[in-house]
Amino acid sequence: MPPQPPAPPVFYTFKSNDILVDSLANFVVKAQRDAVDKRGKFTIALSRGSLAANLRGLVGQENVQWDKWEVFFCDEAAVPLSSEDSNYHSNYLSFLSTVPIPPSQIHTIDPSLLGDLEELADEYEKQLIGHFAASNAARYPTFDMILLGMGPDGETASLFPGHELLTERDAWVSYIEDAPRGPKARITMTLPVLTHCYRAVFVVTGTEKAPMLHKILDEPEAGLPCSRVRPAAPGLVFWFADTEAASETAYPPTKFRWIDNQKEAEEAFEAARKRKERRVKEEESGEEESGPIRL
Ligand SMILES: O=C(O)[C@H](O)[C@@H](O)[C@H](O)[C@H](O)COP(=O)(O)O
Repeated sequence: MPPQPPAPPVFYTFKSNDILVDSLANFVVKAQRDAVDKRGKFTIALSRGSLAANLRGLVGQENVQWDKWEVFFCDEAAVPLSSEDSNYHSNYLSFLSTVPIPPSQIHTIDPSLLGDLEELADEYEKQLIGHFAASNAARYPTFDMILLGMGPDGETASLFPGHELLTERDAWVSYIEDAPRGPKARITMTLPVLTHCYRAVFVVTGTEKAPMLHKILDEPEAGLPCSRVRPAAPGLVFWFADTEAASETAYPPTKFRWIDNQKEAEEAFEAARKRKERRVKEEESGEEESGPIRL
């Protein structure tokens, strides 16, 4: 059978940051239940930046099987784990320190290798191989969920536009010495890993993200790193945005609900597209009024 093309991105928008945070928490917990039922554990990768704060809804959630979580990091700065530039550190402060995931299931870089970026990346890749080799016969690891942010130039993890790292096909983890923003020296999961998961989930909030979110979702042909995260079947990509971040985007938003497979993602996209088309027509013909009409 020829490989199926990736399903269209599922785009959820929320009226406020609090609603997004709660919905995201419900979504992660549902994905966790699903993964534990099917595979006995929940393997998740986290990103640096505002994401950690948007995971606050997970704290205090009931029925979470924290002992089944295996936590990795999409990218990491070559800095001590106590540095505020560290992905681990930012997620630890606002999320990981507040939930009972066994420390041995939180997989950080080896800080004794900070002096050698290549070794740092190789060692992290070995951790992934050690974790996935037994359960996964595929060429790349299959995370249950990869949580991502969108940077100002359309970068994600430490994959920056126009950088040669974007063409990496073999390594699972690679390194970058010249990141154009933030800490220069980092390691990062490569694009094949990000596009090989069950669920890639971007979380974007705030007005300053609006122009870039428009580019990523409405002009994917520009090939910016975030647009390239299109997991192959059975994988899916989801976008969680607040109304501010979504304000310049024409891509049709889907009503928030659980979407489990390619077919459901395609149907949701088609329904959203039609709903949006109808709305535009109504607005054009002036049928939609926002308040009482005096006759
Ligand atoms: O190391 C990094 O810089 C991140 O991995 C990066 O890809 C981040 O996720 C985005 O820049 C979004 O960051 P914000 O959500 O904080 O804007």
